[in-house]
Amino acid sequence: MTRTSAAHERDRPEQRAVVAAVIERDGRFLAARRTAPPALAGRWEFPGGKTEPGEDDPAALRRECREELGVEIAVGPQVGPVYLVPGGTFEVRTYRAVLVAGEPAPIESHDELRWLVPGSPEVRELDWLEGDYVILDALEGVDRQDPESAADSALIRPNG
Ligand SMILES: Nc1nc2c([nH]c(=O)n2[C@H]2C[C@H](O)[C@@H](COP(=O)(O)OP(=O)(O)OP(=O)(O)O)O2)c(=O)[nH]1
Repeated sequence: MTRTSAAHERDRPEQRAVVAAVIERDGRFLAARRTAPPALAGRWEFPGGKTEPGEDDPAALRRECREELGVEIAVGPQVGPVYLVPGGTFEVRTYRAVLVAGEPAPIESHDELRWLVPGSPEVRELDWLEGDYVILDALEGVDRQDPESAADSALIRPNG
């Protein structure tokens, strides 16, 4: 074990992996409003949850979306940074995904779903889980580490 990974293990002894899906369709992505636990109820997130032992990230996401939304998805590339949930217990990895069967419904864990246009005012009017804001930034092409990138993405316009 290298010194770096030893330090990593020591600093974050009980981290658990969480996966989240940005399900995209027709230029929109799916947002879901949580029903539990009470401290997080009413906050918006990307569908997903904790990975189970022996499950890779795509398999965990397919299972969560089947359970929570009643749909089958295909999982694409990772999007945005990996982040730690405040408290440090969970590490969240987010992936782009598309629907392959079914229409999402708030079957379990959520009481409302919305299809949102990245960058539209409605996105920022919702009360998201804290960590998800870096993913919203990534979907809008904004890198908060690099102030130049916001200006760069604003330049990429047809006729611009
Ligand atoms: N699903 C999901 N969880 C997120 C996101 N952002 C974020 O900070 N989290 C946090 C909330 C929770 O503390 C943790 C995931 O927990 P969860 O309650 O969704 O996991 P789960 O579905 O496996 O829950 P459970 O069956 O164990 O109750 O990660 C997100 O976009 N989606």
